[in-house]
Amino acid sequence: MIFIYKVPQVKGFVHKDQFPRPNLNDSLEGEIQAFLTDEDQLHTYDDLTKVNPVTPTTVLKCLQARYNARVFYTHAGCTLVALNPFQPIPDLYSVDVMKEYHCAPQPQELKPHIFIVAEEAYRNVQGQLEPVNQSLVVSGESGAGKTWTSRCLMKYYATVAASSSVVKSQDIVGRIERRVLDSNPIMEAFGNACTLRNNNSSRFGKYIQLQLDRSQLLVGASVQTYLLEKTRVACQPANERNFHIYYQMIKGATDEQRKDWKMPCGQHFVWLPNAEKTVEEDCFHETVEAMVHLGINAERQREIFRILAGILQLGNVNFSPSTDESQPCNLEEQAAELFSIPTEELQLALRVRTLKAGKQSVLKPCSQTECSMRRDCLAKVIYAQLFEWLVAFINNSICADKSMWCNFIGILDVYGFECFQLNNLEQLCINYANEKLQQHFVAHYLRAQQEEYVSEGLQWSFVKYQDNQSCLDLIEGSTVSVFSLLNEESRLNRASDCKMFRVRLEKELCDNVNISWDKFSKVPHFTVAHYAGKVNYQIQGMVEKNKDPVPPELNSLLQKSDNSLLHQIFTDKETDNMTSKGLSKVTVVSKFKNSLESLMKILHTTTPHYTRCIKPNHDCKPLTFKKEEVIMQLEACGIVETIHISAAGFPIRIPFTSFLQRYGLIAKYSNFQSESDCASKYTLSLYLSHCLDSDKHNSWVHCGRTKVFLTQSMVNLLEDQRNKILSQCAFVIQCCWLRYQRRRRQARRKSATLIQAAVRSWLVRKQVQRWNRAATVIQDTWRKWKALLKSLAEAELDDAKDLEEENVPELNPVIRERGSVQLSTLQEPVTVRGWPMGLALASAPSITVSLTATGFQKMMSVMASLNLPSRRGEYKVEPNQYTQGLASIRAQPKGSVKLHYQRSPLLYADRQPDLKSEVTGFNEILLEKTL
Ligand SMILES: Nc1ncnc2c1ncn2[C@@H]1O[C@H](COP(=O)(O)OP(=O)(O)OP(=O)(O)O)[C@@H](O)[C@H]1O
Repeated sequence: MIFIYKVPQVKGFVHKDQFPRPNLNDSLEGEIQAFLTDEDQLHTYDDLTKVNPVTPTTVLKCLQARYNARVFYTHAGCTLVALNPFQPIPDLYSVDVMKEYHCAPQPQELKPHIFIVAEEAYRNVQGQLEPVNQSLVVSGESGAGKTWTSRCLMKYYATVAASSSVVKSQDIVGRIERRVLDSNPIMEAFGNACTLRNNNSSRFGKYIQLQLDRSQLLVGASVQTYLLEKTRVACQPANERNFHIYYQMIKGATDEQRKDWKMPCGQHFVWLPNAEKTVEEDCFHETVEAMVHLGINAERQREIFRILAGILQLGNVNFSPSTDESQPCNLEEQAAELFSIPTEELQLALRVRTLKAGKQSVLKPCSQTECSMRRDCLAKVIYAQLFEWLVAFINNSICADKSMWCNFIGILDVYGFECFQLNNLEQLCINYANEKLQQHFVAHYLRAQQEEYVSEGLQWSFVKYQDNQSCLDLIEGSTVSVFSLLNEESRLNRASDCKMFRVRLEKELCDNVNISWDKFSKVPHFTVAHYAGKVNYQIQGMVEKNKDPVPPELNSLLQKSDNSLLHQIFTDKETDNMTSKGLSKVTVVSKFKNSLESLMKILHTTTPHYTRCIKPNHDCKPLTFKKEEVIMQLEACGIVETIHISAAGFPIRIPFTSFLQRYGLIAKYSNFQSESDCASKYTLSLYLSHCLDSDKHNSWVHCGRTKVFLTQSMVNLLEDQRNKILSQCAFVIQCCWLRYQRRRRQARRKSATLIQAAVRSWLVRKQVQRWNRAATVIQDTWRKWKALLKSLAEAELDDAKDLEEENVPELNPVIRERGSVQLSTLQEPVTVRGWPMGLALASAPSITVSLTATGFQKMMSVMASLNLPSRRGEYKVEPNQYTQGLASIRAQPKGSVKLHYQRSPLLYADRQPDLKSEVTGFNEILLEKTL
């Protein structure tokens, strides 16, 4: 169903359906031409919402100009567009760049980058605003860069949220980030393959949950995988390869290993096509190293590789047409030996079917084709189970105990939309998953946003978008759908007839507009109109694939294996899910649907962040931008609609009360401080009119019935003002505290002097004076001193007006205006300690210091006065009272150093004569030394 809404009146926006590229209407064409004339400027559009008019052509041109200028990331409102450069870009993902984005007060102001998405999600967790858990959805077609992007995100968190810096537990947790990252090469070796579209194509989907503790440090992770393309192990499409691990084995193994695996040099393996092609991922050593790090010991590794080698040997086994002639060949013996199962039993299991008739079993020889199918089935089931075992092992190794983590950031890397010449069940499942994700995107950003505008009474012209619910109903609907009919067919106790199945589909689903048939086609098929385009699905073989049967003889044979791993994975396997005919009670599509539904449940409870990876050319050529190919991808993911809604809408919506809680302190009038006042639209509007400088910002903010709607620019502006004030408040508090401490010291000194004087006078006059007199003097002095301390303590902090006496004239207006109220706006409890340097900070583990050669010498003296070790390069600083909360230190010109804190530092003016401190941002201090 398509929701037809009023198309917005915003200048220049045209929906893709109304704007077929070849037929531009004249006036719009004029505007587009005018926009495109300024060619030199096109690459400067770092957010496509700034493009005007927003049309596929203008968006495409901007992306092209940026790509040519070697800029690969561009915001598209709430989505990040990532163009694949197809070549490594130096320093684009270095640790320094990660730190730059992590430490930036406003990362959104830096150049668009995947690290902005990563940091935004991380700060959302730190901010604990509901929903606290985050999901980073990375989508795009095969070879667009999803896996690369996911890897970048994982590395980012392994760097900025590294818990290994917690000194006391360094030994244990130091390995966590390493282990999480080490899961990548193993899963890629076993789950990725070289395809026509991508040399390192993931043949499975994955959702990685990075687990964060209370301090937002990475303490573990878990991986959920989806739909491994196990058919590849026994059947590789033309010009493609098997899974990487096999090529790694034959290229990287030692002679001794080859002997053990019965893989002599030069042996040809039918299931290893294109072995001469070498790809970057053919690195056996790296996979083994990662296995070691994750705790897979040498014996286990040997078992794994022998199983894999056994599968390869199976691939070379051929069957003769007549079963009588089929004798166990040498290859079968080798496979049996590698699987540690008796050769005769393997031979029998491959060639003879056991039919059950009541309590009796009848043995029936299989035809040549059936034998081959059984062989392939054995290979597939072993490989799939091995992969599942590996994923479970990885999870055991990296998953933290539930008590250790409280929030997570999930990274979803799923296969993109697929449409080949021949499509079958795999493509149907993959495209179904993409439909689900698109629906989530539409629901989250488009529909929810527009619905909320209506309920909040905002004036809004609606954008037309495609709702894909009817397509999803067609595929997965509970009553009659492709999946339900497929499942019914799969459960019938007979071989399926694809022609009959096609007739059934047509009869049952003829009312659905999303499905069609080419009546003249000889091959039985059906066509689904997906949101991204029409796809023909071949019916032949679909039902068998859905049944995914494993002959029971094969299962019981593998359970007898002396290879303890093989034995374990087939004994642990849920046999109750099997019928006596080896059919799984759970079909492929129902299993996939269930796992996808669990995933969607998780996604719905998290804050999503979308990254759309785009493949600029299908030949994977570095820095080559093919317009036709890019535009198809942009259209498939509805990027133009997304841009428009983001540009015209208010992506940030905050309830009145929360808004005032956060931004109330900016108001120039303190009568907006009470919550009852805040909760009315009238006071809010009044507040905003006081708060905003001029009409300039009026279009950035709107008051709804219960919420304030804001653009990102407005939020940036408000955050900026808030941070400035908080820094000032922190400064004020520190000034109060300093004064209190000084008075305390003075009082202590004074009382000490009094006591000393008293004692001295008592000593002088001891011959003549009485004990009781001396005692009275001392008691008196103590009393005075105590009273003084008490009065000082009472006057502490809340006596902000006293600060006018302090020599901080630039702060006086702030204090006068906000008075003590401001002190309570610091949400975190304030713990202040009177440290010599005056840095009282929220707790933080340690810091990493990056120093460049420039200004190094000059900075040394500053570092020395901070009591920090001074060495060139990058090093860790043990935590001390000065470094708590520090995120980074950067050398500045003129012998100064900028300290950047994870949270707002509370500081007071430095009293060291040659060291000047200045608050330059919410969590920044500039220290300058007079040299
Ligand atoms: N940001 C990048 N910088 C440099 N090269 C990149 C980048 N992103 C992707 N690539 C290159 O493109 C190739 C394909 O990327 P990737 O494997 O991530 O695609 P994918 O979308 O995960 O594909 P599939 O769905 O087939 O798994 C990578 O092997 C890498 O060479």
